[in-house]
Amino acid sequence: MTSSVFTANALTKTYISGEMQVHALTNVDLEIAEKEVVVLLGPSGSGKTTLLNIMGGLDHPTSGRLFFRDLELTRLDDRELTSYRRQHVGFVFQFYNLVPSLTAYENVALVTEIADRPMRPDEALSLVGLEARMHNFPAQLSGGEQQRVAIARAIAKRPAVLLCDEPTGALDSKTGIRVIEALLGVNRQLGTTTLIITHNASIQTVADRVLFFTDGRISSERRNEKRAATAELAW
Ligand SMILES: Nc1ncnc2c1ncn2[C@@H]1O[C@H](COP(=O)(O)OP(=O)(O)OP(=O)(O)O)[C@@H](O)[C@H]1O
Repeated sequence: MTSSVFTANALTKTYISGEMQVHALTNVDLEIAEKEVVVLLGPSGSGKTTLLNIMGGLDHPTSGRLFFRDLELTRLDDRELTSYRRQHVGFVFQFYNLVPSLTAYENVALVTEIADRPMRPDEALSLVGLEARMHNFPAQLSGGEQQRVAIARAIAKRPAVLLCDEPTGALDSKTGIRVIEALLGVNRQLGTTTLIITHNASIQTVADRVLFFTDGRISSERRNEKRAATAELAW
């Protein structure tokens, strides 16, 4: 048994569009430990989303190998990848994609109805500090609160990993910090391994590790001795 959640060896993704080849990822080697919080930083087009999508079973690499614990994702067909994703992966995106005609509670319940051993929607919502607003509709919630509903929806099925692509991208600093707090709270309480893509360099201080991307490669990484408290965050 390995204690890594993900192990990537020489992951490469090349897109062909017409005559052009785009090297989105080139020979990425990576280990992510159980319960780790990892921030992915790098310029636009450096390959962060491509890597997250492959880890989440949304896309296939062109070559290389990727393991989720002992399961080799790069050997799975689309049906098996869908089952991996349903069971183990929660996604949080920049835009919350909540159903406007359903309350916060009902938005989370949509997922708990199809999961194996989900938490109750009110439990998931209280983990992100929204128990008092659970009967509100998305339009009655701030952007940050809607993002916290999206986080509750993503974690209600108790996924092993939470993959977040620019979760604070659409938020001002105060609500963005509250969203980061919610992600870290889930990590502390459920042990969910959490990867966060961001363009906001301030967020790197709350991670265990920061990966810097350049031109489809991890050009450097840094381990934080200690995660900064979210109270120290500002941008
Ligand atoms: N479906 C696709 N077809 C062709 N090229 C693509 C496709 N998806 C991504 N790319 C290209 O692959 C490269 C890496 O893109 P990716 O979205 O992974 O970067 P990123 O670091 O997440 O960027 P951003 O911070 O802007 O989201 C870019 O050059 C992008 O244009």
